[in-house]
Amino acid sequence: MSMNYMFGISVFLLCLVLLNIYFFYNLSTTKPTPLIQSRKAEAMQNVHKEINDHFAHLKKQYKIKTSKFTPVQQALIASFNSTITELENIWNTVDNWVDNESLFPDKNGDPGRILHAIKSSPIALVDNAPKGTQLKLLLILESKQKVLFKPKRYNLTEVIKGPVYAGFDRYNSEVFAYYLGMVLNMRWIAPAVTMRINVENDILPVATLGLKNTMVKNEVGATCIYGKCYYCKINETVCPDNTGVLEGAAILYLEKQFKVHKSPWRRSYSRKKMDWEKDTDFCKKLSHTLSLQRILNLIDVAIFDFLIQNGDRHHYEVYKNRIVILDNGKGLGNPMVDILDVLAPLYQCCIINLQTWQNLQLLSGGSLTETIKILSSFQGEKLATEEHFEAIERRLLKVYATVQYCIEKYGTEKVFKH
Ligand SMILES: Nc1ncnc2c1ncn2[C@@H]1O[C@H](COP(=O)(O)OP(=O)(O)OP(=O)(O)O)[C@@H](O)[C@H]1O
Ligand SMILES: [Mn+2]
Repeated sequence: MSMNYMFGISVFLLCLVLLNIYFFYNLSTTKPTPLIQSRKAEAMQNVHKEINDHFAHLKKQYKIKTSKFTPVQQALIASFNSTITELENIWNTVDNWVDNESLFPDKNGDPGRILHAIKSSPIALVDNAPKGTQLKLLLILESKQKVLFKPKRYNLTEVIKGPVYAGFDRYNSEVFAYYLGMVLNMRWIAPAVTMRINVENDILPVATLGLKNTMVKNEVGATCIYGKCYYCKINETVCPDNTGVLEGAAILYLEKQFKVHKSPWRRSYSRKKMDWEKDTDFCKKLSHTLSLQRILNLIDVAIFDFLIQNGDRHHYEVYKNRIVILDNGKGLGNPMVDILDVLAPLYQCCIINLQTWQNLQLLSGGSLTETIKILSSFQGEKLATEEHFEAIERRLLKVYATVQYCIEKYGTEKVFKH
């Protein structure tokens, strides 16, 4: 009798376990119904609406300058307003540079000297740089430094319509990004400067055969380049202007071993929605696979990208466990549009590095673009139209608004991280 009783209980327990497994499996694999999906889409829309409400009612402190920025601005000016005496010295400083806050020398006139040296060092060799999908050249300077050259494809006034990643790379966006990184104190970035090269005098005599093979003469006899890259086409050349000069961004090449990762917030480049666009718990789930430091780093980069509207950060490179802000050519496309979902890492995680937040607050009231204008003026650069500068200031206010949204939702304790 008691044996039968025990047997009965065992069977009952076994059934319970099996039923549990059945329900667990079914619940976790059931596809969300269209109703759930539409509620999620609605939730995402509401976030944008709430952020825009905060933007409309932003406190005055975010719209005026703060005197706390003055010493920071002066230090930046001193770093960029420098003249060079000896090229050799600055390259020695660059080659022997070790610092955990900045990838390249960033103080006491060195940034200005580096930019000047990139522009004025004689070029020893020019080749195609076949990495990536867009046309770019590799310059080897006589001082042995490598430089990537992304040529000008558009005039500054041209507005790029379409998706946030539309069009060719913008050389001015690359250069702008460098100054932006320096002003935001996100210094894990490569120096970039506008460079003008004479094709006949400075490229052709030192061009590799490979590069020469991707050159064609246009109808007025100028030597144009179509290059070697995934999207390079013989009918999509870059040509020098009527003085024989090819303008572009010269970006210092980092001879470092990077680890390359897919961005969790990358776009699908099709109508398909990525997980981050569908899942309201996306960030929470990410914290199982990425460290807090990496997520905070991705959020910093998202703020950076939002300001210039670079929606093309499909991959990211890591050096010494920090993201190197490389490939910034898809910014400054349309000054009339602010695609808010470039900020998704910030508003989905609702956390931000406290230091980043303090740096951002220093830049209120126009200081951000004013400083970029001053720093780039030392190289005689005009990097964007006034509409773009205004757009960047407007987007900075939207970043403030997003942080306000997060604070209102979760409280300062949860939002700011060290
Ligand atoms: N300054 C740099 N120093 C060293 N490596 C670099 C630098 N800039 C870019 N790279 C490397 O070259 C690759 C291609 O460069 P980049 O991403 O700028 O080109 P792209 O044509 O825009 O490529 P994609 O279409 O994939 O975005 C990068 O993924 C990176 O690994
Ligand atoms: Mn790119």
